[in-house]
Amino acid sequence: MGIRTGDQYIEALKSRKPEVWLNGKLVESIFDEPYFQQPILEIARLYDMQHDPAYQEDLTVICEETGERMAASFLPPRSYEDIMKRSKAFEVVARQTYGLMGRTPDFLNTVVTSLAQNSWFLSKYNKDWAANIESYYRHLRDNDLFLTHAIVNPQNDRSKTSHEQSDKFTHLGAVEERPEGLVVRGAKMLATLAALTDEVIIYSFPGFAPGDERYALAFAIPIDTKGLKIICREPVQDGTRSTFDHPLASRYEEMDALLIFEDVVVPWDKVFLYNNVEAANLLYPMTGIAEQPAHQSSVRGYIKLAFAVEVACKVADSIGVDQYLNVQRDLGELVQSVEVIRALLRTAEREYTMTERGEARLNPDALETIRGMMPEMYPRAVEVMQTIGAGGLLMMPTEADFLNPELRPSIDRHYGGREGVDAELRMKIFKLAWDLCGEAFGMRALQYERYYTGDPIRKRAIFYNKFKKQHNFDLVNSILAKENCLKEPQTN
Ligand SMILES: Cc1cc2c(cc1C)N(C[C@H](O)[C@H](O)[C@H](O)COP(=O)(O)OP(=O)(O)OC[C@H]1O[C@@H](n3cnc4c(N)ncnc43)[C@H](O)[C@@H]1O)c1[nH]c(=O)[nH]c(=O)c1N2
Ligand SMILES: O=C(O)Cc1ccc(O)cc1
Repeated sequence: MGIRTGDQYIEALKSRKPEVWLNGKLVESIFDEPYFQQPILEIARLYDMQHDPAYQEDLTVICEETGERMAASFLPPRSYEDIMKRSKAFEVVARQTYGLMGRTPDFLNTVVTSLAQNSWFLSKYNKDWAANIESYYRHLRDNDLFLTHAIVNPQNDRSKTSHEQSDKFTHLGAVEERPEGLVVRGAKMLATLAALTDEVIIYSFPGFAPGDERYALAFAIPIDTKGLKIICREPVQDGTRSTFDHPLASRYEEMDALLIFEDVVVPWDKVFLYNNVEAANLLYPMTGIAEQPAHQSSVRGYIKLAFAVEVACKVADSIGVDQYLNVQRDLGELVQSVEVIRALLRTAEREYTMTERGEARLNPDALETIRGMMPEMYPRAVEVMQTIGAGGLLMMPTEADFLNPELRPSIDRHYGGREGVDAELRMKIFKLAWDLCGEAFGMRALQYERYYTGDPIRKRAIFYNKFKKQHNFDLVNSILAKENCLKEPQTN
């Protein structure tokens, strides 16, 4: 089939009935659920853009194997040109959602592409696993499917490994092998957009200990597979909030969910790894599964930070406070943070290396520095927005007030900004800012930047430990090796 249209995505959505729980109720029809409607349309628009002549060249490439168009995120990177082709596509997608939807289809396309491109690693353990991921990649690419993923165990008792939890199946693990497939039971988090996707892929961050064999798993299944329960978090919007009052929350809600597998049968040809702690722990370091998605998330994060910084600047300008030195200092800092991320991104792309098997892999240190800095830079942008907007963020009336002819003269008189900024523009800017820095939507967007790539504290510690192991401290060693040139003690 090649690239899908938005309608094809929606038709597929309508044809399924996954077990999705929202606000204590089983969702009857995903498409008709008001909470999901706008985000579905946002995703559909991304599929439509692949067919739009204005975007097609940026978003798609011709597949070498099929001769059909495919999303550029399925292109296995083998050169700098491939890297930049993908980078451009990630950016076009990110700009459509202002970087606020992190798990658009391109994200998991890169995960599956990197696994398939590095199937040699899986074949060291089991030839079937390698063949399975390769054919899954083709299935995903050729049907242009939308995936979610869940790679983290729920926070039950973090001081214990999976096999030490009080219930053997608190965490997702294998129950038994049957001729038709592997039976799995337990929970995994935090599947963003799960209800709106076609399929789910499961794998894990490293960290398995001996005894965790049953939890060392990787597989994919359709989202409506029998026994898969999807429990959504509390929504941040209800599908009826005005786009004037909540320009972002009303459009870009990415519903997160816990996945509970109740004796789900995974067909053997969809199992990519099983019962092997060593393979599960090496999956990240040995495949491009960290770098390829991190490329997408770095581009998207760059756009999101740039957007938040623009909003902060507009808030300051609209009320004339950016003439003050302290405000200029803070905004200057934010603009520089965007430049830092942009520079790191370009460094990661330019300083790619070729793996022995021909994958062009981005500089991992530059990528990891983005992943280390964003959890500080994005919350800082939000904080600056809060302090510059100050009390004004809390006094904005609603669209209903604005549209009421009795109130309108007062609104026009008292809600305007500096000269040239009328009440409507000022309200629009401040409502954008409030969605980012005050609303539950904005707090979720902030929490996403902190944690989407794992715990930033431990990730930074790992980064330092790797640095210490690999770095030879030439500079310091050279001065330590200089001859001792202490002056002789003076004698009288
Ligand atoms: C909005 C949003 C959206 C998503 C996701 C997160 C968020 C916030 N993620 C989940 C993400 O992968 C996950 O949140 C991070 O890996 C962090 O893990 P925990 O949240 O379990 O924190 P975790 O429980 O690991 O940490 C909690 C706190 O305890 C500390 N801590 C825990 N264990 C420790 C240890 N061993 N040593 C030292 N300190 C320790 C941490 O430093 C932290 O402060 C996700 N995932 C996914 O698979 N698919 C998805 O789509 C998404 N989407
Ligand atoms: O390690 C990365 O940054 C890539 C990645 C991040 C989060 C995730 O859920 C999957 C891959």
